[in-house]
Amino acid sequence: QQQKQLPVGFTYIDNHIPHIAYDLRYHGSHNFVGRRIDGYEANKLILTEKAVMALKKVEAELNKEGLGLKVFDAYRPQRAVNHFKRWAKDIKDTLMRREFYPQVDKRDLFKKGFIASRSGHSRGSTIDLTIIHLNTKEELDMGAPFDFFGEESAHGYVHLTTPQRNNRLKLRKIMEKHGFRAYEKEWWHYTLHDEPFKDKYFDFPIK
Ligand SMILES: C[C@@H](N)C(=O)N[C@H](C)C(=O)O
Ligand SMILES: [Zn+2]
Repeated sequence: QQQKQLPVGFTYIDNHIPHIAYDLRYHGSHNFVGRRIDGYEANKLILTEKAVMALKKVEAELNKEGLGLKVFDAYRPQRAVNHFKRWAKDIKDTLMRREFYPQVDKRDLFKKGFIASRSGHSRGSTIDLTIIHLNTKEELDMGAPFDFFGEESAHGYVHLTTPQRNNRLKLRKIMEKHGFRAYEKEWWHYTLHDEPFKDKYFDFPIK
């Protein structure tokens, strides 16, 4: 078990949910910036213990139907958020625009609520995730990919197909059942309602 360098109250997700699927986008380059983000020094998922305990219940319930969770981001150090802020000011760098923010000026991504300058992720009880089929690892169709910054990603987007709407609702229903609240602008983003650090923004790197 990995534990020792983490602040009290934090843990590695896979210590408690060993087979959880993940693709930690900000550790690699498949993200809206196009390169590894500051503070993501290891391919590891960290959250508060309280959030992991709730997430474990979500995973167990999905597993009964042959489904599981796939995590894209969990704890995010403040230095990563600062990296996003610097990137957003560099208007010449539009490397990943076509895939992640084709209709939004990158200078507006914070203003429009797609990225936060004080993110719940840095409080340790916020997670970005989707649902997969356990046998194929295929993601359920949510109608827009993770970190697509546009109206298509909102829960209230009206042009979803019925399966896409049902898939988003399935994730929302099960996350809410276990104590998480949704974020209206991004179908993948959930915060533990009763989070232990409501006002504390951590900056320890992911190792
Ligand atoms: C950047 C995206 N994955 C996200 O998490 N957005 C919210 C608003 C945040 O930055 O907290
Ligand atoms: Zn998020």
